[in-house]
Amino acid sequence: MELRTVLVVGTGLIGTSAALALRKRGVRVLLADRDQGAVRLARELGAGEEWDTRQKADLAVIAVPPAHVASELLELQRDGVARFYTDVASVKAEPINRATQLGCDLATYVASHPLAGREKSGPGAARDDLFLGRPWALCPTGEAHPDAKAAVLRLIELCGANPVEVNAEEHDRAVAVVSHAPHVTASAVAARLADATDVALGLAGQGVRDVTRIAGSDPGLWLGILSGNATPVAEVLEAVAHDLAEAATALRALAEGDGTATGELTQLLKRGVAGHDRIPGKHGGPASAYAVVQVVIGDRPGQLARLFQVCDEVGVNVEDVRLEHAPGLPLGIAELSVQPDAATSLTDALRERGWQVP
Ligand SMILES: NC(=O)c1ccc[n+]([C@@H]2O[C@H](COP(=O)([O-])OP(=O)(O)OC[C@H]3O[C@@H](n4cnc5c(N)ncnc54)[C@H](O)[C@@H]3O)[C@@H](O)[C@H]2O)c1
Ligand SMILES: O=C(O)C(=O)C[C@]1(C(=O)O)C=C[C@@H](O)C=C1
Repeated sequence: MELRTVLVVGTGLIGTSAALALRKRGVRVLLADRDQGAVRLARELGAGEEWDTRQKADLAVIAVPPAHVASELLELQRDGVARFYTDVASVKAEPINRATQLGCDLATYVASHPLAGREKSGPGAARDDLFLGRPWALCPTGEAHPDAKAAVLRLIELCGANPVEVNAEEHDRAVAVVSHAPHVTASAVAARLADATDVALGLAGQGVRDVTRIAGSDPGLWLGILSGNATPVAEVLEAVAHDLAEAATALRALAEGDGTATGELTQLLKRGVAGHDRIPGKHGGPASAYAVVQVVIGDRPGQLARLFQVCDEVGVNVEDVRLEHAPGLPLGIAELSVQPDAATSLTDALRERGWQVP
């Protein structure tokens, strides 16, 4: 299925990211948003051209908040603007049910959801590589025409993502576990920081940043996502709350001298390790245990570029990189994740060139 022209409705983070990825692959992209400023910025970023409502597209990608998907779909289908339609909302059953109630044409519509995003909204946060190697769910109903599914599969391919076909209800239960409940949990942890002391915040390291990054997301968008998947998310949160309550009870018992309480705590920590180890690695493959090479870097321009140059010279692929800043010091630590068999040669090469590798 060739996609020559794609209409993106909703030029925020996800719509503009998809548009940028499509432009890179030579697809003509038409941009629409109820906020003209968002269309202008997306256009200036090279995501496509402003949609003239007389223009037709092969596929329309509806990238608006979940509650607006079905009404947008109805309007676009009424005007016959595209041959096929998809959306990218983070919940799937509710928009499909609403589209059915409104009498949308389900033959030309296949709902979808890229499992990639950021804690920032709007076209300014968009990235053309946002979806690379990420899962992208598609949920065709029994009424969907095979060509509609082929069009959405082509969109996913052009964005560099991996298609995962799943029915809408199963999708919603799954993302409650891997996305929506983790989000609320991150918010609850981050909420503790709102009135934490300056001393506590000054001691913040990478752990709290990892656990709370997504808590910085737009509350309005997330209210819509969570209320669109309320029951599955509530079920997961009840289980998390149960574990947390048991951990607190065990700690109270420990504080009062009951050493046997360590057993329950250890069990929870071990279950956490087991769950963490099941998360697939990059590009959807099995979880991969990279070796981490820590390098001390000065807070000066060009340091990272020099570091990567050494990696290049010795032919080591950097799978991931993370920067840890030392509070109040003009240096930090770069943590380079590499394949385990490359760690020693990289460490040696860095030391030979005068880098401090603790
Ligand atoms: N943020 C993420 O990490 C993420 C990841 C995957 C999927 N999604 C889903 O993608 C969709 C868009 O999220 P986002 O993060 O890009 O949000 P965003 O706030 O960055 O962009 C949404 C855009 O939709 C526009 N909009 C709202 N209602 C509209 C309407 N009726 N018609 C036309 N434009 C309208 C807004 O003006 C805004 O520009 C949501 O359904 C969300 O659930 C988000
Ligand atoms: O990484 C992020 O910042 C995200 O918001 C990503 C994330 C996720 O939970 O994985 C969040 C919601 C989307 O529906 C899809 C992806």
